Amino acid sequence: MGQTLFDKVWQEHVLAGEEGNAQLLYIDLHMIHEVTTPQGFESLRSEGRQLRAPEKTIATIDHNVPTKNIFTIKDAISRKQIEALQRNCRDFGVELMDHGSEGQGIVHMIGPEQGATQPGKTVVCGDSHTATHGAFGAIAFGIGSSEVEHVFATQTIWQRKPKIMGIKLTGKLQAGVYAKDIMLHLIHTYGTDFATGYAIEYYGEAVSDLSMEGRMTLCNMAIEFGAKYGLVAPDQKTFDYLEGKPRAPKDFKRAVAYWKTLYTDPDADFDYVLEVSIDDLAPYVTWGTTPAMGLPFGEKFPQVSDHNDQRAYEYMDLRPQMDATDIPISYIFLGSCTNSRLEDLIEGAKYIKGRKVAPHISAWVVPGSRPVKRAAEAMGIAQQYIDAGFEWREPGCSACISMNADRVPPGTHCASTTNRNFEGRQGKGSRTHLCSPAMAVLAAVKGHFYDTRLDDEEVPVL
Ligand SMILES: CC(C)[C@H](C(=O)O)[C@@H](O)C(=O)O
Ligand code: SF4
Repeated sequence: MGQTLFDKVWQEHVLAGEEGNAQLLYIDLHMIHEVTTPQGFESLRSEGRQLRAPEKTIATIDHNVPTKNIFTIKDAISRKQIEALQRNCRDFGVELMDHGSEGQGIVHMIGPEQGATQPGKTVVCGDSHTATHGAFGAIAFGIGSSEVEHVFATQTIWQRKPKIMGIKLTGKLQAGVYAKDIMLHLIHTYGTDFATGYAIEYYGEAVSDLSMEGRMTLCNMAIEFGAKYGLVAPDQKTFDYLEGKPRAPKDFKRAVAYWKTLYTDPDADFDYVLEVSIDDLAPYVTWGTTPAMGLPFGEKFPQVSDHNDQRAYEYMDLRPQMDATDIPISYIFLGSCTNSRLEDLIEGAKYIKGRKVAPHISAWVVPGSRPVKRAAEAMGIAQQYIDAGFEWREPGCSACISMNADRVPPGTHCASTTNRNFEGRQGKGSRTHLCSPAMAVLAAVKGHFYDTRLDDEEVPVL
């Protein structure tokens, strides 16, 4: 019988142990950031050990950094974590995309950008959204702080092989509908724990049609669907994306020949298959406090069906039978490892059409990395945002998570391109509405949520 993509990559990396139990896997790439590494480095130091493979480790500083006045870090813990990573990278010989450097960005942006994330690799990071790297046909997953230490010391990790779920996406996205909407639709329809215990392989014509950026969004939000891994088999788009990147293989042709073997064999079986047509998919906006509490644009918010709904409505200060256009948004956050790649910023900018951010709205664009920021500036995209009244920021996790100075004020409704919307996620009392970059930008210029499929307003002659 044939093998799945996941089986093939897994098999290549098993060093010990039997299937069914935990197995020891070799790790090809260890991405690290300042939040989940101080403990691991400290243990190594106290035991007088070195990193097993510093050249397979890449560091960045992302969660704690402000995205304005970036060197003024008021919070003592943030400062300590940043300084610790800087010192640790120096002491242990790890390449660091340092604070303020040209390579800096959110950890899940860096791997692909550097060409370090590659098909067939095992990639780990002390961060749940590591699944993002699976978009390249890698087995990529988040690990805990003690596992970070294990990888530091041994370049291996114990893992039990998950079950594999195939999610086949058929059809074509309408204009104004994006990979983000696919994930919000899946999570809304099947629930936040649907894929628990599985690795997801996304496939089908709709997946092939997506750019690498779109595929990364799918894999990123596999986490909010309950899975720990999301994968897409590599294809020509993957190879084209990686070619010429700083850490891409030197013998690129040979690498591609191997990468072309990384797909699920036609006679392989998934443990579960979900087939979804995206032909009629509408853009989504969440109204509540889990990513499943979302709706296709135009539908009314549901009746209260349990205590969780009740609590979500109270926290969000919304009511059943309202719709997305009724949400009194006053913040827009375009950022995060889900949706702040160049394509996201380009797509969002298309919805500005010479208009201005509504007067009651504060709108932020936080590029996921400095390379993205520079590229958007060179293309004139940044200027379009600035001219429209958006704040154009430096890269980082920013208001995706309230670990830095960037926060959504209490009680404020924020249209956010992130992946998590639980209570307080963007700051104490913040109210998050997950959506695509296009939806967020359109909301900024309209002053309220608006259907991204219908925005046919003429470009004003300036
Ligand atoms: C801080 C970090 C460990 C955390 C994660 O693991 O995901 C963060 O990135 C998040 O998105 O909540
Ligand atoms: S951008 Fe948000 S989801 Fe992504 S790593 Fe940072 S805090 Fe986590």
